[in-house]
Amino acid sequence: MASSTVESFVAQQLQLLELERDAEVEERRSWQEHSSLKELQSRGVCLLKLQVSSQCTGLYGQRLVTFEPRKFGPVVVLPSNSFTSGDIVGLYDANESSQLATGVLTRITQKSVTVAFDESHDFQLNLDRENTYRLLKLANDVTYKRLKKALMTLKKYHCGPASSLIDVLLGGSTPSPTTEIPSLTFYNTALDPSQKEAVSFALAQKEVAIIHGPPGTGKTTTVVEIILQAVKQGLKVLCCAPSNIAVDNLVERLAMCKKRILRLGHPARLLESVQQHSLDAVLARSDNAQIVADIRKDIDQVFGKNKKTQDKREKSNFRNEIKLLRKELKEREEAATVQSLTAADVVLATNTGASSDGPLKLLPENHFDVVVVDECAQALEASCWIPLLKAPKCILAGDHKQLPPTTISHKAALAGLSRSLMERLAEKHGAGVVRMLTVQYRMHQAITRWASEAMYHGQLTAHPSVAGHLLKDLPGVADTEETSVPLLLIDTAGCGLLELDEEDSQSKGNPGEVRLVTLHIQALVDAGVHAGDIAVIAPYNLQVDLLRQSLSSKHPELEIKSVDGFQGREKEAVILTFVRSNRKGEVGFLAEDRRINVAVTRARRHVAVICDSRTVNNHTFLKTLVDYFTEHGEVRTAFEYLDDIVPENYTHEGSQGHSRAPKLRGPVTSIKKPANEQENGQEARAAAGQGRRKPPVSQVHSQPSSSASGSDRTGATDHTEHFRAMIEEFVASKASQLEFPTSLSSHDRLRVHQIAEECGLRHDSTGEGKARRITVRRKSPAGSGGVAPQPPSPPSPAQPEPEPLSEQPLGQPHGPTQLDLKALHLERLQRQQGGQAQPAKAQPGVGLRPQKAQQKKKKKETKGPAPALPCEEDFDALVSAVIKADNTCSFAKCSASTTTLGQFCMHCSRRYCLSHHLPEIHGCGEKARAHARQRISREGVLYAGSGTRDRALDPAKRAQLQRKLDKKLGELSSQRTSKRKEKERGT
Ligand SMILES: Nc1ncnc2c1ncn2[C@@H]1O[C@H](COP(=O)(O)OP(=O)(O)OP(=O)(O)O)[C@@H](O)[C@H]1O
Ligand SMILES: [Zn+2]
Ligand SMILES: [Zn+2]
Repeated sequence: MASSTVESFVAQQLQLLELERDAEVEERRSWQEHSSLKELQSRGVCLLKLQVSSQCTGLYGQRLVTFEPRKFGPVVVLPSNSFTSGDIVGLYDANESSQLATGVLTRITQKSVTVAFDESHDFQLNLDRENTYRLLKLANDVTYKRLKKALMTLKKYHCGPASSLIDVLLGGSTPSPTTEIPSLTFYNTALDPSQKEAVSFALAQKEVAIIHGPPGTGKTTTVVEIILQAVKQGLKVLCCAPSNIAVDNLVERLAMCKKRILRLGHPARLLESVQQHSLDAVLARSDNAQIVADIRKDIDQVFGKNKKTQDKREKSNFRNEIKLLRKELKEREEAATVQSLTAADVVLATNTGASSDGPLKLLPENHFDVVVVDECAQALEASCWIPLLKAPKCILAGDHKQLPPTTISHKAALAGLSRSLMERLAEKHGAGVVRMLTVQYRMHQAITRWASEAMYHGQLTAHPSVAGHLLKDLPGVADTEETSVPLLLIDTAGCGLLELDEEDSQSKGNPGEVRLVTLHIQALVDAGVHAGDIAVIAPYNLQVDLLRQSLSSKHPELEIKSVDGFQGREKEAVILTFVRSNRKGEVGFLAEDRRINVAVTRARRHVAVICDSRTVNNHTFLKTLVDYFTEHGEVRTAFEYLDDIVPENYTHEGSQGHSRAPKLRGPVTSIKKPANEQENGQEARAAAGQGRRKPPVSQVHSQPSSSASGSDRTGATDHTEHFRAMIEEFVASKASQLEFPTSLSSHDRLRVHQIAEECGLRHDSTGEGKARRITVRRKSPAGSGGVAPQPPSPPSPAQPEPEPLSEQPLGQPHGPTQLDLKALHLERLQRQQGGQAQPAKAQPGVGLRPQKAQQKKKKKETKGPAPALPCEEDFDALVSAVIKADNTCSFAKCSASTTTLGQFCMHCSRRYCLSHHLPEIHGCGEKARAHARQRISREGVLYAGSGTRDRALDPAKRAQLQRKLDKKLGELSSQRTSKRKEKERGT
């Protein structure tokens, strides 16, 4: 064995784990130092005001204590929390800060929480029924210790069953040639060829086989078949996965096949089909069960007696009695456990649950023939080594093109901690050990094709049963423009819908994109799509919070989550908001290709991407996505959705569209316009359009990425120059309006909107579906568009009034810092507030709004009222609109204000006063329970709870957000004049 390789591997892994652990401990510490107990409770990591309701003896003589909320009134339910079974918790006296004991949470319901304390605590731990306690979730050292122990065992490994496996996985040996196996009779006759090949390959391999299962390709189906075949051959299988949820998933599927299975550890699912296979349940059905139960009862009785007496000698006798009873209990339980383990064909546990300090230590070293690790690409490699050391062969399943294991330490991740065993081996041995599943049963072929080309070497195909499915094929869904396309791109390029920039926050938000998401969801819901079939995925928590604020009360069933929270899930329709829109072209977090892959591949029938193509095109991978959507999907500009956009100027980028030539343009601020343009109003604008016709930067339109498919490319021809010429001709003419034919593709329409905007013209898109057309008009003379809405039809006089020289029209490119939009916008607001004395003609941006708004209404009327949302820069308006919308308790008969004291329910996404915020009180009890059940306690990650950083908006967080926005507004108005300089320095 190449022991030096093993040694250096172990040394490196230990070092990375140490880093990770330090990062986690540090995170916990800073949380706990900076938060009050109440805040910790609202974060779900602390339970206050508990009392002891019962105590008894559990498996292996552990002391089980059940706590309930102190009964002050009718409220006897626990607040919503993130505790799950297996968590390490600290017990505290309500009035003291010192810890009484630590234990393991074994069970949590809506009304009670049960904790197992080690026997070492028995006698110090004198719990009083009258007393009040609290529980705090602690960093889970157990997992860390188990990982470390597995690595140490690996280092010292001599001649166990896994010797040659270790050589292949870590040393220099190449995998042995496959063994011949007779042709198989498949249990599941519906398997596709790639699945069948994977099953045969996995069985034939000697040491290692990797099943690479891209999204929706039936990976679990295949793994189940492999396990069944192995069992049929008489092999003993140990089956693991990094999370309890993933293990339970396999338990459920295998349970249907009537094999003898045994689930170790605490199932996260309370489903009967899972629970009945847990070790506890199996033991309870064993021959020993009655005797064991009697011994436990005896122990409890002796405890009771021990408590009543004060006599020292008597106490000592009771203790001895308990000791003896425990010994007997342990022996009987171990015997029963061995029996159950031996009888099982398949033993299932989380990776860390397969540790040798658990029940598996009772089995002989060479008991298992094969280890299966599912979701291997999401597990820390060290955690895989816990089960791997127990058998001569392993089968790893997963998809290393999706997100890697979650880590907290950035440094450790970069140094290799987030690189999974599966990824490492797939790269090292390639086709020699890997079989990929290539038929997927989830996504429309247009979605499949993108994923296939971007991530899976073009090998994925959509099964005919899903290849053409669209939203409109769902029962009750109407055939509309939105429900009949699998791919939709809503581009905000040039619309000035910038991300919020907050220096002190890593997280990003984009209120403009929130509005677009809202409108698109409304369109889908109006067409009959069930909100529960739609997911909104955002890469940033701040954006998730903003989205929940504006959407959740209207669509309680809509799921809004971060990408990471959605891995392994699917929805009929997925809306992605990429958030990033800035002049520096920074994409940050989005830059992880696998994150984008996961986000897009959650969708079955429809993906809508909302993004600023100009910003995200700076990233090669995102650009392939935008290009693909542009070529194969429906493209719209945000102008088609929003009426109050303060347009960003286009200068040359507009003509470049989705900047096919990357990195072509220089810094935006360097593009200056001739000074005279500012002084000539409409005509100058037209001239400006002309002048930009041949900008200094390249006009070359390389063809859209044709590598994509070659086939069915529609509307890909770029007619930009043709449209530009038409529009310029119109500007030069006396005509009042220019109509474009309905034959334009969505891509063409995008161009027309952009060019018209560039030339300072009105551009409205009317009609639905195939009848959609764009009409370009001159902007009505400033002033006439004032406050009273004006019918859109009568053409405006062909004589535009010159703009006042002192005002800088917003719809027009300007000056050195062409885009100091926030400052300009605030000035405009001030003018508006500054009295009616200054008529609307001073507000070109506003002047055009009512008309567009009215047109828009016509289109939207069937779709219900569009929410009156403030425009992007109005932070305060945004905040107050949000708050106004829900500042009273959502409980039926309650009118208490929730402005300052309220809590958001993550299940129904409404705000409640403090008396009604508990899910169980206002009717979300069932959902809260279901949620708690499904919570993934991801054991491959070092500490329980670190996999669930889903921050529902708690009052503290909300207040903080509001403060930030307020601060921003204050800054903006006080620094209006200096803002320009700041902007030059960068956003
Ligand atoms: N050979 C097949 N024929 C028809 N349907 C299949 C086949 N294989 C899998 N499916 C279907 O595809 C869906 C996904 O299957 P499965 O749960 O095994 O996928 P998975 O790859 O584990 O999922 P995920 O991508 O979430 O990991 C299921 O609805 C399953 O019934
Ligand atoms: Zn609720
Ligand atoms: Zn209330």
